[in-house]
Amino acid sequence: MVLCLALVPLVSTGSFTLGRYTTAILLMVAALGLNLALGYAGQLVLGHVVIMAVAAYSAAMISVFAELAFVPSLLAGVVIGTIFGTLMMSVGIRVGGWYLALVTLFSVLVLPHAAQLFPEWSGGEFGVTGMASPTLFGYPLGSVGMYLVVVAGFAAVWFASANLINSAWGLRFRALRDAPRAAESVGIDLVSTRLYVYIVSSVPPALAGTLLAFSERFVHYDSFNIGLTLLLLTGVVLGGAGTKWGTIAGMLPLLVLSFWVGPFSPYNAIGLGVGLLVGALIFTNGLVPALLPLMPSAGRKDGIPTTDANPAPLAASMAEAAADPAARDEAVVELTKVEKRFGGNHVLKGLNLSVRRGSLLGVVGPNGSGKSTLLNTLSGFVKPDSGTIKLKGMDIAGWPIHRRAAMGLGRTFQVPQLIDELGPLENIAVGLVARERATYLAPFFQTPGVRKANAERHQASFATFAELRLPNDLLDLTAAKIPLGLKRIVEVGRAIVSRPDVLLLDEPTAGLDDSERAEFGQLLRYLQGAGMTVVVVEHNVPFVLEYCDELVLLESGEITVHADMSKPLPARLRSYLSYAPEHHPGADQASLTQEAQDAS
Ligand SMILES: Nc1ncnc2c1ncn2[C@@H]1O[C@H](COP(=O)(O)OP(=O)(O)OP(=O)(O)O)[C@@H](O)[C@H]1O
Repeated sequence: MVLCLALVPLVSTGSFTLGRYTTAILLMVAALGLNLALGYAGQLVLGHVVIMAVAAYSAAMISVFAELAFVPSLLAGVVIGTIFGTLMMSVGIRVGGWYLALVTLFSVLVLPHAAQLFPEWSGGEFGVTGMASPTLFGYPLGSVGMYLVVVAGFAAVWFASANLINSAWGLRFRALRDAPRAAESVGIDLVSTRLYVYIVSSVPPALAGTLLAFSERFVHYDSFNIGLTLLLLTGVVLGGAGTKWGTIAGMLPLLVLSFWVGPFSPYNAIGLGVGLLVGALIFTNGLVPALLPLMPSAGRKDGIPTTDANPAPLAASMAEAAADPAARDEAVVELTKVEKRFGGNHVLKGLNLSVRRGSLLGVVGPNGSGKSTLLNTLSGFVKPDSGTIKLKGMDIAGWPIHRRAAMGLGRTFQVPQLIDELGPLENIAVGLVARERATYLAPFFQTPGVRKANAERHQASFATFAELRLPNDLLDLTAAKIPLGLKRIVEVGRAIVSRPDVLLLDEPTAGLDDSERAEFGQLLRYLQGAGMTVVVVEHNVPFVLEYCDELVLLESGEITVHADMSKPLPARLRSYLSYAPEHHPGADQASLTQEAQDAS
């Protein structure tokens, strides 16, 4: 593609036509930046044209007033545009969704007024003119040279963003978009991830704006209006947001239309409307996701190892802990006088709980008794009002979620949170990226270090996949198509691939049939056998009776029973288990019921 673009001047030498090609390619560059933020990272930002404008104005003013040459003005424009874009979008660290969209859209509306505030610099309604002719190594570029520089810029952005998405950042971005809670629960710091998204997605529009300024030798706010915002947005969405080729596929018809009818024709707006309608009604996920399955090469990716690759490392890495009986008796988690109120609802009432290393602890209790709140308090999604929470002896009560995860706390969710468009291996790999040292520039170039990290991550994910006895057929599926029971196991894979000390599971067997539930129970035994401490909130009584070795009964925010399952169960627990509405008829039901009656 890049080669074809570079050869265009051989067939079309007119400076007017080349100028239009130049503009079209630069709009693609800006759209690639938008695709990074909106498509891959799910950040609803609409201010990319303002980044173009700020970069264009900065480069033009630096060229005119500081009389700097093309290259330093260009670099200054890109840096200023990137800083501006990062600051503008950083509101997304505090607010997301429509608020972020509105704030960034607001900047598009404000731009003309802002430009007119300083007419002596911005040229007011006349724009900036008089920039130096672009030169490179002392040679004037001319329209062909400028076109080739723009193609080189496009190639750089295209390859750098594709490389970035193929690195650990691609997993972080998509996790931020599709499963932010899960991302935090495996240790991904969402604030720094967002910040990085804002920086890297600002560079392409800043570069596009700066090159546009030099290609047209004129900068005016009218060029960066709401129409251009809609063009970029429609192009990204129509082609398939968050796909490699989507931006090209979506922008191309819109740009061709603009060439055909002319950039100022009202038919452009009609084209945008039709494009959005076609996208919404026919290609809901975009052109590329709709057409990709029709390609002959679609299917299993090359290089995925088969089941005989890599034996179980989980057991290996945890065997030491499992073999040390002294370590098994220590408290790995300790809650002391933990209180939590939601308004007037006193949910956790001075909770004290000690969880032995290597135990498989079940938490049961009526609906609304505070079980999920207990797990959320442990993993950091809920802040306790008071009390201490210790993990491996460290008080973590004030720690953010991702830091707790890094300390060895893993979890799954009642409703599995996976990245739907990725396969099970990539979803499991999300559990590893937070443990890797983040690199910020190397991913653009796919350095040997980045490739090695990718390969190691892939191998570790596959090892966990095989260890969990997940069927190989799953490798061909995206998470969206995986059945619920297996989704839960993939989620467990993501939680355990980084070898946490403690695994928290919230109603993991909800929606599973009996055989899936039995398999899940075996999996928990296996994890426990490998030295992991498992805390499972569960309603299914036969399940907890069969698999847990300790049971906690939580009633109205208080632990009323903490039982060792190898000893006779306290009457109160027996009574609860017998009459728990979720109790499925089982072999032990009769005796449980009898004993509960005896006890009462
Ligand atoms: N974020 C929240 N804001 C306000 N109230 C909340 C919040 N989370 C939980 N609660 C309330 O706290 C109480 C305990 O909820 P929790 O989900 O912990 O119970 P549970 O024992 O897990 O229930 P279930 O078995 O139905 O999942 C409920 O009354 C619930 O409405």
